[in-house]
Amino acid sequence: MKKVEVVAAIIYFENKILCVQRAKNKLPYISEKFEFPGGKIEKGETKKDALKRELLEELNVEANIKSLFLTVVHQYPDFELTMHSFICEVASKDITLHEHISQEWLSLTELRKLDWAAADIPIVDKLVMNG
Ligand SMILES: Nc1nc2c([nH]c(=O)n2[C@@H]2O[C@H](COP(=O)(O)OP(=O)(O)OP(=O)(O)O)[C@@H](O)[C@H]2O)c(=O)[nH]1
Repeated sequence: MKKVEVVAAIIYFENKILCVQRAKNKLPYISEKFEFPGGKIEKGETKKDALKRELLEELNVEANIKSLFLTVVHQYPDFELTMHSFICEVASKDITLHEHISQEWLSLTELRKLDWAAADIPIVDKLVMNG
């Protein structure tokens, strides 16, 4: 089974978290799902380097990456995903979506209302539980 390793950012501004929606995709289980911005780690990059690069590419934002929050291993029908999520902060809500089709800034109590990619559910659950 194909293995994919990604980094993802839980970006806080004040008490809100940035949630972004993927575009339509041939894989129905990720198509138009909400996720945390990020992407694949390239050769020679550290996880934090990869996340900084992805956030610039996807959102045109410089984030302060604070700490590893949770690593999730999720088996999708077509690949096994390992996703490392990091707590990050930004100085303003001023972002530009280059790949995603919508954004929401939500408080912890609102996070569960979105249709998340399945691999993100353990991250959302831990965020909500930690309060
Ligand atoms: N960045 C990110 N990817 C996630 C999350 N949840 C989740 O299942 N994924 C999956 O992780 C995989 C890799 O993410 P990606 O953003 O690099 O995927 P991509 O296919 O657009 O990248 P590519 O164009 O380089 O192939 C995708 O299949 C994506 O659906 C998440 O919260 N953030």
